[in-house]
Amino acid sequence: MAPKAIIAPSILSADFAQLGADCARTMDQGADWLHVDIMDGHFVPNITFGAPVVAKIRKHVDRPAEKHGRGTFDCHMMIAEPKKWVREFQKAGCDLYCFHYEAAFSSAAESPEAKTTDARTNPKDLVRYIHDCGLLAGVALKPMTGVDVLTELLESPDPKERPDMILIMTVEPGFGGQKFMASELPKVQALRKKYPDLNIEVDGGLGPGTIDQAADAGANVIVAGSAVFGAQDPAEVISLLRSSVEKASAQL
Ligand SMILES: O=C(CO)[C@@H](O)[C@H](O)COP(=O)(O)O
Repeated sequence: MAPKAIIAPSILSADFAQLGADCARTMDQGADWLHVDIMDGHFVPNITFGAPVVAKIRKHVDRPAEKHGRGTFDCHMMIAEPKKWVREFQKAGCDLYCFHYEAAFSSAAESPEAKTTDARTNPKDLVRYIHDCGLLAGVALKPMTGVDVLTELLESPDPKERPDMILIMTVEPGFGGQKFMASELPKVQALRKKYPDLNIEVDGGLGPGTIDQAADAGANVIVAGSAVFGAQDPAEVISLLRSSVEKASAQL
């Protein structure tokens, strides 16, 4: 049995002109977490928003930690310098700080500017730093990155170096509304087989037509943007996603 189902609508598909209200409504419609996509225009070819906006929208969600548990503000950091922003996001109310494995060693992190900001961080040190800041730590993988890079982290003898969640991208990060890449599911299967208790998140192209494949592979944290925010009845979609994960998890 995999860990509990967590449905995390991606607010990338919300109406940015009324983000607070959209976030509050999504939680009322049955979401467990809010998936907050942070894009810097360097690591991905798109820009969203930063910590000040997270601080503002958090005020619209009623007692997130008490009502929904740790992790509610699930910040997916699609940024070239993940270490630089941990404190800012912690102060803004982020609960789970999920950085891209690729970002720690990306070419952007090799820039002269990055060198001065301590951006060239070993992923293990970054997980430890995120934990030291009091946050849950997630590590995300783009489609081209294999899961073997995670072994050292997930099997570290030091719990502070072990991520609380792995995010397997099922699209190239950067935009909502893309086609689901089933080719990424063997990564989910391999992780679930090795780590039965691990929170495994999938993100990109998830909705009623693709959820069963992801759930059967062993994903338990489901990000869905356009499928939830574009639905006639978002509560029904959230409930359907949850049922699919619960059904698959009972059979694992
Ligand atoms: O991180 C990303 C895109 O980079 C995702 O969170 C998408 O925003 C998910 O959107 P849908 O594919 O569900 O519309």
